[in-house]
Amino acid sequence: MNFKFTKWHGCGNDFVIINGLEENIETIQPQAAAICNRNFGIGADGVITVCPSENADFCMRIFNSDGSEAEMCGNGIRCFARYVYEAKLTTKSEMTIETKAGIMKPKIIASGDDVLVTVNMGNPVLQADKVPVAGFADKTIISEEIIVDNENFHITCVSMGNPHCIIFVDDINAVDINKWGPVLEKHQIFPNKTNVEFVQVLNRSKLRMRVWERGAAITLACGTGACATLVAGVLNNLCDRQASLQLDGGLLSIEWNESDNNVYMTGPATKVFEGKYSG
Ligand SMILES: N[C@@H](CCC[C@H](N)C(=O)O)C(=O)O
Repeated sequence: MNFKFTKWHGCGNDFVIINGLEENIETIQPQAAAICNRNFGIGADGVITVCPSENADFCMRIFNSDGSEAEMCGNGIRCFARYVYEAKLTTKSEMTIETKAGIMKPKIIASGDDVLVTVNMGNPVLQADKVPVAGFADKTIISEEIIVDNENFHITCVSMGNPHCIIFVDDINAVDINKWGPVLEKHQIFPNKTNVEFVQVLNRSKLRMRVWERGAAITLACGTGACATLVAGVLNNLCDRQASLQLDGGLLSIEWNESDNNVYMTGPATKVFEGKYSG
């Protein structure tokens, strides 16, 4: 398989972006794991394709590094927006992008010398059966206790189009994410598996978050995870509706707007290099 690609990252969460308007990407999904492999491929947390859309300016597909397809990707969509704008696939700095989680609206903004992207990520989904979490019907899961391998966790579950399980902890550095991440990701109460965020509240407007991503293991950042975490923090009365999320790879600013119920994410999107893949 041969294609031209561009490599991007958002807070260290990195992606291979392929322009499906020019490249043949019909068989990309079976190749995604090989492309993302950090020793034998390009190396990335995910592969993103730019596709045409009948309902929006573009359609984005995102494949995790294990080859599974996700509904949405927060860091990825900021990179996508900046990519299509800088590659001159559009002249709009504010655009609509269709995803499997609905239509998202990124806006490219200048901030001093930096370029940031703000995305209207839509409404968070809180009903258990829609996140989905099994066994709780349409209840909202806020600090629900579950016991896994004799360890107690208080989970709050939020979908931002993709599922998230948020756990507030006293000391983020004391959490063995490699141990608990995969166990919780594949726990039987999550029929579609889940992303898992461990969060330490630094103050009401600053949270420290680390993530185990469904289909990608530990990554340096997760945009949908940061949005879900802010929502979970508000539901648990641990933070304000606007806060900074300190991730391993950078900072995201998240707001859950009270009047329209939408979550807004602002953060960087950085191009790293371009290349040609033959594999
Ligand atoms: N890193 C992404 C999320 C990518 C998809 C996720 N692993 C899933 O399977 O839901 C983000 O920035 O949101």
